[in-house]
Amino acid sequence: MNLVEEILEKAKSYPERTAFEEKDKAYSYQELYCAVNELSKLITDRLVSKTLTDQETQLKEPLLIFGKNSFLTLAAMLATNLLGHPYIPVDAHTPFERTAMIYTAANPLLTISSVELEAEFTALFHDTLVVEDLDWQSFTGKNVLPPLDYSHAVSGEESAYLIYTSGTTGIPKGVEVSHNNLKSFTQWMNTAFLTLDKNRILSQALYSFDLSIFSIYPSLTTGGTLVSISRDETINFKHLFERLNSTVINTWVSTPSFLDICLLEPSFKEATHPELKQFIFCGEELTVKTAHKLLTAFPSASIFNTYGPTEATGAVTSIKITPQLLKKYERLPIGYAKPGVEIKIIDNEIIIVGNSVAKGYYKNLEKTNISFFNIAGQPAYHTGDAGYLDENGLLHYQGRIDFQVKFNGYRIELQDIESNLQKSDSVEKAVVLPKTNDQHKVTALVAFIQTNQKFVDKASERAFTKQVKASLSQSIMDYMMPTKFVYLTDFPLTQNGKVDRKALAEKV
Ligand SMILES: Nc1ncnc2c1ncn2[C@@H]1O[C@H](COP(=O)(O)OP(=O)(O)OP(=O)(O)O)[C@@H](O)[C@H]1O
Repeated sequence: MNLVEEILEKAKSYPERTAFEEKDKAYSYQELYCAVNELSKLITDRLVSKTLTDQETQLKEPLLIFGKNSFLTLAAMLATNLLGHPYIPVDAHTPFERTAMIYTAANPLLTISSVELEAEFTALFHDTLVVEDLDWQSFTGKNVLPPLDYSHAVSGEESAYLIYTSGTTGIPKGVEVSHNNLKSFTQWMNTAFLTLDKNRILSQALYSFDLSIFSIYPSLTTGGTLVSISRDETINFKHLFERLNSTVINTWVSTPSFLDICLLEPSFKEATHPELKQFIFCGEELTVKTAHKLLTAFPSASIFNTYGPTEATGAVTSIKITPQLLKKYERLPIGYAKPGVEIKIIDNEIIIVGNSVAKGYYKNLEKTNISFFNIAGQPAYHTGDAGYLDENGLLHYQGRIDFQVKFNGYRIELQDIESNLQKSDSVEKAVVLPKTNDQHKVTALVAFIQTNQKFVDKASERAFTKQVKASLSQSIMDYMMPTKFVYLTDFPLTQNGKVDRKALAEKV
């Protein structure tokens, strides 16, 4: 059965159960079914009114979905897949220039917007269906659900979605993920983690970030509830903590950096949230420090570190983080491969092989051929991450290959210095960045440190730096020692909730 059918047919088993819950409103599975039905009719009408070329009709070109993380955006994504088209989620907070780059690269058949559009966006999107005030509610009161035609829904190797990543050059690359990729990921999520009845899963990652699929598909295919926390809530700590304290969440999904913010709130602990049973992390390194704090606050919760790039559909490895593991490793392992995936290490690089590897970069054969390839007939992807497999087949992450620099002739792995800096009790978080001259030669290593230390004057800051350097010198080679230390009370985060290294680089 395809995923859309699996999700929407839930409305027949338990129409009243909540599918999507936001701050002041909840929507049932029946409402989701009806909204998808109404939206699919509107989209069909609009597509029929366009004179499509034969190729456009046959190829099931993508539709761009522009909106916030809302019920209507979610319904529009499902309606698009129901009609057999892949969707491209673009968050409504995305700057105009980036949206324009994505729009131009993808050239979607139609844009569906769940928010009112500003004039420049209206001008950019040639053809937009604005569904902001769709009156789908008038259709939900009926006892009998209207039949849905699943015969065109995306299935097999057809594309389910295209998610645009920033890419190293700054030009977005559209990762084209198939229905099979997504189905395999969803099945793994539904079996390899805690299976909780009426699971209430945190949905906080923007739909334009592939961490969001950890919440959406496992929740909706098992009759769970998506507990949606909006971006407006997450960027305001007061609102965020109020919301967390007034809602029940069973499964947590986020980047470690987002968790770090939540752990600042003393009430974020097991005694106040006994129903919070499992935490799933992906997207960036889960440090021993963060995991330790979390296990202290939630001693009985199950904590999973998962790893994977957008190009391999969410995540491909996972491991449960236990107190024993925290004692054993200075840098946490990233796990064992999911079924259907094999991890290989070639020249120190993590290579993902198997059924999670996406189809490639949409309309970008050149970039696809650089990163995607075949190993013995199986699709494979160059992650650009360094790592190794230990004797038990457990994968360990050693940082991004492009974060390696040459400094004074030595090859240095910046994330290695960071993880050693983070061992110190007074260092909350650390990012080490190179300073380069106009010849692109590294002239200094700058350590940005997030600390709670208060410096009354320059002398106290210097004394602290001396202390940090002394403890760092116990674990790194002399040539790796940062040449400059900068102290911050918090780190900037990207829209996806990861530490924003580019923003920090501007301070180098
Ligand atoms: N558990 C983890 N531990 C360490 N690093 C991780 C983990 N999970 C993901 N990562 C890092 O995140 C990368 C994948 O992130 P993602 O696909 O979101 O792209 P990105 O490169 O961070 O973002 P963008 O492409 O938008 O610049 C991985 O290649 C890896 O470097």
